[in-house]
Amino acid sequence: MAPIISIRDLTKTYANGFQALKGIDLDVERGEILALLGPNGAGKTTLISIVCGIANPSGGHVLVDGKDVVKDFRLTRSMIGLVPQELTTDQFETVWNTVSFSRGLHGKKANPAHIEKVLRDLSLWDKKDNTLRQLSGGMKRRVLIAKALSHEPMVLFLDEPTAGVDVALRKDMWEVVATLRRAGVTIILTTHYIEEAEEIADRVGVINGGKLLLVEEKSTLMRKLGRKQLILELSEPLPVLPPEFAGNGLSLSDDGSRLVYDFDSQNEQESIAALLTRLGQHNIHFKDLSTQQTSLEDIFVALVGGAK
Ligand SMILES: Nc1ncnc2c1ncn2[C@@H]1O[C@H](COP(=O)(O)OP(=O)(O)OP(=O)(O)O)[C@@H](O)[C@H]1O
Repeated sequence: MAPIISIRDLTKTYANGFQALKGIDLDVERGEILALLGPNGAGKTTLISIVCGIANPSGGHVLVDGKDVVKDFRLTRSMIGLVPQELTTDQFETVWNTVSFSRGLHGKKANPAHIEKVLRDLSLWDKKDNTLRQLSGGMKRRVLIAKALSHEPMVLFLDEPTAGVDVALRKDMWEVVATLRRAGVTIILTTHYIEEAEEIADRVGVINGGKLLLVEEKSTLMRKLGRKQLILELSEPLPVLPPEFAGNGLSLSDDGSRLVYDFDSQNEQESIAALLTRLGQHNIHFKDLSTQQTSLEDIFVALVGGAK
């Protein structure tokens, strides 16, 4: 099936001459959760604003379900729900009215059954008559999502959904996102939290300095760029690392009790098997072994650091 969002050679130069996007190509598949990771000023908000029709591109184009976001602005905007970071709605309005009104703003006819479903899905139904100021921070965030879903969009953008919230609320939001995904909504979220991308995304895009450095399946990314460490607890400590094992990622701990092998996770089988055989041939035996893997965070820091 054709991607729900198709971005080609997208550029954005602001009026002051600053180039915020430098040729972005990206396809978003239907039903996936894509996390866009990037440091402050990377261009994430600019990219989302263009897709949502809030900002104009300087070059390139964006299609949402095959329709151009500039030429068919109204149509594409109606297919998108945008969840901003801050609640800007009237604090004295009820949850029901706020969410229903939002649907009207998108030019959709009233549909109480849909609003009820959205509120129930987000566990807001028993709060429908509460005013927003009576709600907890977590419930307010849910109202933002309910508003964005009020007009039945195909795609939901979440801009930093858990910025500045506590751990319990963050986990709660991840649950909400997982529920929406099961309902078939395509979700694109921006985040500073690598743990968030690691936890909920199917694919991860890394953006920095207006460029999309990569976009990959999370598991492929970990496999391709992740490095692993094999730690061997030796049966007998070694005074020094034998010269024939020097280099190639092998090192001996200061007390001589452990060998640490840094290896590329892509060709792990071959290299580990070869190493263990070689160690055995040199009468180096071990009593235990364990492995450690780089996190997405390590990968991200390496990528963004390297791009500067
Ligand atoms: N209206 C504007 N005029 C000039 N430069 C701008 C304008 N809006 C944003 N920028 C610049 O464009 C770059 C990208 O900004 P953007 O808000 O897209 O980044 P971001 O990745 O969303 O960052 P953050 O995580 O801090 O929100 C930044 O350097 C920013 O200062």
